[in-house]
Amino acid sequence: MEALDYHAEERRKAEFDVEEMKIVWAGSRQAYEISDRVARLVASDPVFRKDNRTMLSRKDLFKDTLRKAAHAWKRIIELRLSEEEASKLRFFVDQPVFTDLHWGMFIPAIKGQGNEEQQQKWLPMAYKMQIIGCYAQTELGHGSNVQGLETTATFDPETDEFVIHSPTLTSSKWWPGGLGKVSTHALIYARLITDGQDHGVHGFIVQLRSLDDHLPLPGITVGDIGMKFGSGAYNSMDNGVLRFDHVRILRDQMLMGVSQVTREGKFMQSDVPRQLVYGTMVYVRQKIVADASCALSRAVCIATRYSVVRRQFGSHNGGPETQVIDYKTQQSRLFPLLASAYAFRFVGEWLKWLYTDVTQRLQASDFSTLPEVHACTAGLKSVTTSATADAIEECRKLCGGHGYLSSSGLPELFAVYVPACTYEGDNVVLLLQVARFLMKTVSQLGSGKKPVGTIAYMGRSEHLLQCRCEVERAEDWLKPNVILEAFEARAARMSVTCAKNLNNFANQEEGFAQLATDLAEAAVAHVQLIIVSKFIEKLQQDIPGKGVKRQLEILFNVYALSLLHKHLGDFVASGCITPKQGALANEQLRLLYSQVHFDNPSLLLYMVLLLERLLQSTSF
Ligand SMILES: CC/C=C\C/C=C\C/C=C\C/C=C\CCCCC(=O)SCCNC(=O)CCNC(=O)[C@H](O)C(C)(C)COP(=O)(O)OP(=O)(O)OC[C@H]1O[C@@H](n2cnc3c(N)ncnc32)[C@H](O)[C@@H]1OP(=O)(O)O
Ligand SMILES: Cc1cc2nc3c(=O)[nH]c(=O)nc-3n(C[C@H](O)[C@H](O)[C@H](O)COP(=O)(O)OP(=O)(O)OC[C@H]3O[C@@H](n4cnc5c(N)ncnc54)[C@H](O)[C@@H]3O)c2cc1C
Repeated sequence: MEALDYHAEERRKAEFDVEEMKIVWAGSRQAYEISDRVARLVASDPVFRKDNRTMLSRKDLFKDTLRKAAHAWKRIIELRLSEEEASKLRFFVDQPVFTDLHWGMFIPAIKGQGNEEQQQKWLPMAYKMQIIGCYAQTELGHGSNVQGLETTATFDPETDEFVIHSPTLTSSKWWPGGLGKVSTHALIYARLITDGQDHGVHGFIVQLRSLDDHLPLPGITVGDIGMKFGSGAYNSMDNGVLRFDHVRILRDQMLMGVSQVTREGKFMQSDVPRQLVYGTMVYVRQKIVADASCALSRAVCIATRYSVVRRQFGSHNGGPETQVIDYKTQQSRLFPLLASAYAFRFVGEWLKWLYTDVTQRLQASDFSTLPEVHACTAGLKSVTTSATADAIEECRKLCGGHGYLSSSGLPELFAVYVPACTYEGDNVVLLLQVARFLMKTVSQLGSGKKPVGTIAYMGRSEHLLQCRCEVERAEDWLKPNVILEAFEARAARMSVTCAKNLNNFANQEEGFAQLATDLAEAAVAHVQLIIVSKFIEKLQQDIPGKGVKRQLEILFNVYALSLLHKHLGDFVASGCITPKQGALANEQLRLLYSQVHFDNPSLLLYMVLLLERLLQSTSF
C-alpha cells in the first residue's frame, strides 16, 4: 500500500474526531481556518517555494528572501489580510528574514517603551514599511549582560540632542537581524549619560541609512556579519554589525515611556520598574514558546511519516518487514516528542494569556505580576527551546540515513531552529533568572506573603516536603492529581534544598555562583511543573469531539510520565517517590505507548495532515 494511501486508510480508522482535534491544536475554529487558508495560499504560490534554498549561494539566498518578503507584503496588501493573517503568512513563508525583527521587535518596542507622541510619530511609518527597523541591543562584547552594554548616548544640552557613540571595539552592535543590509532604522540600546552621570541602558531610535539611496548616514559603519550555522538556514537573515562615530539624534528619539530626559537634561525615572526597558524581550520570549510547539510538531510529523512507512527486519515467510514504528525503542523516542508538542502548544496558549494580562495591568500601573511574568517567560522559553532543539535532532536520528538528507526537511529545520536556545536570552542565563525568583519566594515563606499563581504550590511546601505519592499500581500514575503532586513535591524540595544550601555561604552572590548548577536544575523542575499543570488545566476545559479529550489525556500521561522517567533521579533523590513507584511509572508508560500507537495511528498521522501543507513545498 502506498504511503499516502496508508495515511488515508489510517485516518479513516480514526478513533477520534480529527476535525475537532485540528481545532484543539489551532486554539480555536477561527485560528484553524486562518491557518489552513494561509497555509494553502503559501503552499500554492510558486514564489514561496522552499525546496531549493539549501542549494543557493548566500547572495542568491538573500535575494530570494527579499523577493519572498516583497511578494508576501504585496499579497498582504492585495488580499487585505488582517494582522493575524499577515503574521501567519510570514510564519508559513518560513524563512528567517528582516521582517521578523521589524514586526516582531522594532514595532513592539516602540509600542511598549515609547510615549504617546513617539508612537504617533513612528508607528504609522513602520506599519507602512516606509521605514524598516531592527532591534540593536547585543554588542560584540555583551549579550546576556545587558547592564554591561558600552554604546553611549550622551545628552548635549547645547543642542538638545543625544550623541550616540561606540567607544570601544566591543561596543560594536553585533547580531541584530535585518541590520546588515536592509534596515533604515534601529532601536539602539545604549548607556544614557546626562551631565556626566550614567543612568544605565535605555532605548533610542536611530536612523542608519538614507531613505533616498539607502546608503549609511554619516558616522554610521554597518555591514553583515557573514555566514552562520548550516547552508540555507539563518543565512537568509542579514544579521549585522554597527558602529557609531558621534552620531547626533534629537532628544525625542529616546524612548520616553519608561523614563525621560527633560530639555534641561534632567533624568526622570517615572514610577515604573526600570525592567520595562526589557519588555520587548519578554514579549518575544512568550512568542518563542508557541513557536517551539510549531517547530517540534513539524519534526515529529516528518519522523512519524517515516516511522509509519519505513519497514526493516521481521519478515516472515516472505511477508512484509516490520514497520519501524512497531519497535518499542522507536515509540519510546517518538511518542514523548509528539506529546511534548501538544504540551508546549497548551502552555504557549496560557503564556499568551499571562502576557496579555500583564500588559493590561501595566496600563493601570499594576506591576504586581511582573516578576512572575519574567520568570515564566524566561523559564518556558529556556525549557521549551532546549527540548525542541534536542527533539529535532532526535527526529533526525529516528529517520535513519534519510533524516540526514536535506530533502527530509530535518537538517534545515534543525539549523534554523537551534539558535532559539541562545537568542532572546541564553537558556542557562534565563534559568538562573527563574532560580532568582524561586529563591526570593522561598526566602519570603513564613513572612505572611502568600505565594500565588504558578508559584502558589510553595505555600504548601510544608506538606510537599514530607508527602508520599499514593502509587501502589501502575494505573495509579494515570491520575492527574497524583502526577501533579509528584511534580510539585519535586520542584518544592529542589528549591528549598537550594535555599538551605545557600545559607552555607558568606553571601547570596557567592552561594548563587557556587550552586548555579543546582539552581538551574531547580528552575527546570519548576518550569516543567508549570507545563504539566497547564496541560491538566487544558484537560479540565470542555473539549468537544468524539474521543478528542481521551487522546489528549493519553498524550498528557505520556508527556508527564516520560519526563518523570527522564528525571527519575530528581524525584527519588528528593524523596518524592520510591524506586518502586518509579518502576511502576515506567511500566505504565510502556502500556501507554501501545495505546498511542495502535489505538491512535491517526493521532500521529493527524499531525501529518495538519502540517503536510506546510511541508508540501519541502521536497521530502
Ligand atoms: C522577533 C520574532 C518575533 C516573534 C518570535 C516568534 C518566533 C521566534 C522566531 C524567530 C525569532 C527571530 C529572531 C530572533 C530575535 C532575537 C533577538 C535577540 O536576541 S534580542 C537580545 C536578547 N538579549 C537578551 O535576552 C539578554 C538576556 N539578558 C537579560 O535579559 C538581562 O541581562 C538579565 C539576565 C535578565 C539580567 O538583567 P539585569 O542585570 O538588569 O537584572 P538582574 O539580574 O540584576 O535582576 C534585577 C531585577 O530585575 C528583574 N528582571 C530582570 N529582567 C527582567 C525582565 N525582563 N522583566 C522583569 N523583571 C526583570 C530580576 O528578576 C530582578 O528582580 P529582583 O530579583 O531584584 O526582584
Ligand atoms: C540567530 C541569532 C539572532 C540574533 N538576533 C539578535 C537581534 O536581532 N538583536 C539583538 O540585539 N541580538 C540578537 N542576537 C544576539 C543574542 O541575543 C545573543 O547572542 C544572546 O543574548 C547571548 O549573548 P552572547 O552571544 O553575547 O553570549 P554571552 O552573553 O557572552 O554568553 C556566552 C555563554 O556564556 C555562558 N554564560 C554567560 N553568562 C552566564 C552566567 N551568568 N551564568 C552562566 N553562564 C553564563 C552561557 O553558556 C552563554 O551561552 C541574536 C543571536 C543569534 C544567534
